[in-house]
Parts: sequence; structure tokens; C-alpha cells
Amino acid sequence: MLPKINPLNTKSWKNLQEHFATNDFEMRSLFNYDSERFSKFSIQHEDYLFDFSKNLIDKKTLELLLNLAEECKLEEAIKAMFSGEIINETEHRAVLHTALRDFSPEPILVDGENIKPEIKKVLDQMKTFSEKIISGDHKGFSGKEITDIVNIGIGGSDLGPVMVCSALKHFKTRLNVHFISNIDGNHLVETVKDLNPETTLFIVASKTFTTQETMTNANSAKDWFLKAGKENDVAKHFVALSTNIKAVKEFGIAEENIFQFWDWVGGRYSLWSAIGLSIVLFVGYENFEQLLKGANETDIHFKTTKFSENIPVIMGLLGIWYRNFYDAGTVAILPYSQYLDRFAAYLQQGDMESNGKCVDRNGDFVEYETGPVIWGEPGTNGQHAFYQLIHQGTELIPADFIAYIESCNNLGDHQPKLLANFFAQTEALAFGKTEDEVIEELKKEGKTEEEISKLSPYKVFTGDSPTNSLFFKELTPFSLGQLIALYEHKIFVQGIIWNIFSFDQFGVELGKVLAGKILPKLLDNEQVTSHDSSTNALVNYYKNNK
Ligand SMILES: O=P(O)(O)OC[C@H]1O[C@](O)(CO)[C@@H](O)[C@@H]1O
Repeated sequence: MLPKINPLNTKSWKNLQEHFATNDFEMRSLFNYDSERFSKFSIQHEDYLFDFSKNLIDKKTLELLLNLAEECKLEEAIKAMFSGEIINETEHRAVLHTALRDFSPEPILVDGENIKPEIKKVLDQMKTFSEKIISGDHKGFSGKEITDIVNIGIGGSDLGPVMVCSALKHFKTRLNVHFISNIDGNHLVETVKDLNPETTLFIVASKTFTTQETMTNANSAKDWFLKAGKENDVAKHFVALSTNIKAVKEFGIAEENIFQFWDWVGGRYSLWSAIGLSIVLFVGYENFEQLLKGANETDIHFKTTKFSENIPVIMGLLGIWYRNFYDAGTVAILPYSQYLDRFAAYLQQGDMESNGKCVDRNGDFVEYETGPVIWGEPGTNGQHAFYQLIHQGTELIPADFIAYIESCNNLGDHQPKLLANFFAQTEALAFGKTEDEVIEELKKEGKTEEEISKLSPYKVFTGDSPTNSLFFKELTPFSLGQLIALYEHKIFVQGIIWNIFSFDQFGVELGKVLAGKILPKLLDNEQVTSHDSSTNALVNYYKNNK
């Protein structure tokens, strides 16, 4: 059982409110006041640096936030998660994605059974299968080697593999990987357009094996395949990843082609499970194991390090500071690596499906803000799109910057130029440009007094936009595993403090149910009158004009 503490009733929350009301933090004065600020507010861990000095906090803020974590019994909650307690109470499940990457001999029990042997069995199955496909030993129905993998899944059965495969392109095997998620038929058509059914392997990835998008796409992919192959060739070209073995068999996929996982793996935390099969095929089993080991390194850090030096704990607490005291509604994720082009999209599900909740663990409506909107794009593209608003808009937008010292590809001076932008942006966001500096600059440009007074207000940057920097040595499967797990645990920390259940997702159900009710009405010629006037009109507009 998780603690059920309303954070508003803690002493630390009240202290933080008072601390917020009596301090007006400015980045310039924080840094001027303390020349040691960087060393006090940064952590060098393993091969990476976490710099959180460019935040609107002082020593006292951190102390109060750490007290809040203690008062909300974060330590007990971490223990409960790692030990397999039923912390997903609304679905009555343990939360053990961390067990999938734990290679230690210690048993982990669910309902009194050690789950480690089962995990190992599926990993071995993934290894053997991927080796057969990559080596070309496994042949398609016409005797040709498989060249292309198509993962059919959505949400957690898509976003994690998509993000990791994009991030680890540099480590690619000879296989190409594609993803179909959207029920919009254009996604499937455009994906299979240039593929050959003789050399294509489909992975149907669905925890429940009932998701409308995935089932529809899987059936259409099978139809596409059957234009070339026969029903008994399907076994060579379709495999499934699921917890619902019965439904997979009913779909027509043979038992030996099923890669199992378990209901203690949440969809958005499932890339470490059989859902990672497309990753294994794309980068090879050894690299997948490195990804798991990197995540496990973060797990050990998270569960054994005191909170004042614990990176995901500090990331989570800083998020609370901005969300609940500065009222910041969004968080930008800004990776300075093109390989992380899908990282923000992946975290949108990870964070927003986990912490987008308004009822607390006691069943009461929360009286404080919970999960923020997560968004972002890789730098430097974002700089030429939306950074204007972060620099000079009216919202405070905390941002995480992620970068790598080494590039996977040494191309001229691209990497120093990329990193110069990474350094410059956090500096500009923090310290801005004062009116005096602007006037000085305009004088140097030879502007008249009149021009200066007209222009200067527009050229001032207030600064004081908070950022974290995560600076890794290089992008490898191991460091990517470390990074993803940092965010998973940050999300966990925030869910505990907000006293919400982070591992269910009832909010996505209503739309699904209503779509199920509307669908049959789209297939006849009757005018629809049973909904509200807007929905009736939209449906009828479609029916009258199709
Ligand atoms: O893997 P499944 O069962 O097809 O579900 C896909 C996704 O749908 C959701 O249940 C809701 O969108 C996600 O949590 C999940 O990742």
C-alpha cells in the first residue's frame, strides 16, 4: 500500500508556500551571490552530469523540497514499488517494470512466485528469435530472408520502441524497422507501400490484444500479406507481443510466435519487456541488454542514493516547485541530439498518462495542480520555432536540456556548433539581457537616442527561465537506458507527492467507449438524433457528404 498523504497538509508544503511568498528569486543574483553555486547544485554521476544550478531555488528551497519528499513518505513508496507491492491499487497490480532490467540473482515475488525465471525465459526467446531473423536463418514463405520489420501497436506498444529505434539508429542491424499505430488507413498504406510481403515480418504488439487501432491494423496487414502468401504462411510472418495469450491465439497466431509479458508491466513502461522486440531486431540483442542494464543502473541509483544526491528525486521535486508554486503548466524537453527526435513524444505518454489525474489516493478531488503538459523538439530546430515564447513570452516554462559530449558521427564542426547552441540557450534563458545591456548594444550599432528608446523594450530578455542540463558522454544503448529510467522515476516521485495513482489510465476510456457507440451509426443511412446537437450535426454532415 502506498502512503495517502495530502501534500497540502504537510508542514513542508506550508513552509514552501511561505518561502515562495517571501523570496523573489533572480538567476543573476543567485549566481552573483554564490560563486560555488554550480558545484552545490549539480551532480556528477557515472558518465554524466546533472546541472540543476540554473533553477529558481536556493539551499533553503532544496531543503524544504527534500523535507516534503520525506513527509510524503517517498522512501517507503520507492521500497513498495521495487518489492512488488500492489501499488497500482485501482487496477490491483504490482508495478515492476524495474524487474525486467534487474539481472541480479535476488528473487522478486508476485503472489508469492519469483518472476525472474519467467522474465529470463522471454528474454532468451527474444534473443534466439532475433538471432535467427538477423542472421537470415529464418526465411519467409518464398525462401527469402526477412529485410523489414513492421511493429503494429499504439500508445505504450508503439511510442517506446519508436523512440528507442530512432535514438539507436547508429547501432542498427541489417534490418529496417517501421511502425504502424494510427487507425487512419493512410498510415498502413504508406508504410507497406514499398515493402515486399515475402521479406516482411509483422509484430502485433498489444498488452490487452483488444485495442481497436491495433486489431484493425493487424487484420488489414494480414489481408495485405494474404494477397501474396497463404494462410499457413502467416506463422512465418506474424508474431505477437501480449499479456493476453487467449486473444492472440484466437487472432490466429501460433503459441510459439507469442512473446509474453505480464500485467505488472504498465503499457507506457513496457519497452523493457517483450514490447521491445522491434528494438532487439533493429539493434541486436546485446544492445537491448545494454539498454536494460543502463536503466537498471538508474534504478539502483534511485533506490539506494540519499535524496539530496538522488537525480530523479531532485528532478521530480524541482517539477513540483514550478508546477505548484510558480504555477508553470508545461515542461519543455529539449534534446540537443537529432537521435532523440521522438523523446518528447514518448515522454508525453509516460508523464501525462501517469500524472494527468485529478482524484487523489483517498478518492478526493485534489486541491492543487498535478501533471503538466509535456512537449518539445530537438534543439536546434526548436530554437527556430518556439524558443521565442520561452525567452520572451508571458509563461514560465521550465525546460530540460539533454546533450552529449561526443557525436555518434564526427562530421566537421557540427558537434561543437550544436553544443555551442546548447550552452548558449541555457545561459540566455537564465540571465537574459538587461535594459542597460540593450542600450549599450544599440549605441554601439550607432542608433539614435530616439531609436534606442523605441527599440530597447523589445530587445530586453528578462531571463529567469529555469533549466536542467543532463550532459552525457555519448549516446549509447546504456546511456539511453539510464536517461529513460531517470524520467520514469521522476514521474513516480511526482505521483507520490501529488498523492495520485500514477499507474492507471481510466481517462482514455470514455472516448473509446463513445467511438464504439458511434461507429455502427456511421454505417447506415439514418440521420443521427441521439447525441447532443453538435455531435449529431457533425455525424450527419459526414453522412450527407461522404
Ligand atoms: O498495448 P495495448 O493494450 O494495445 O494498449 C495500448 C495503449 O492504450 C492505452 O491503454 C490507452 O491509450 C495505453 O495505456 C496503452 O499503452
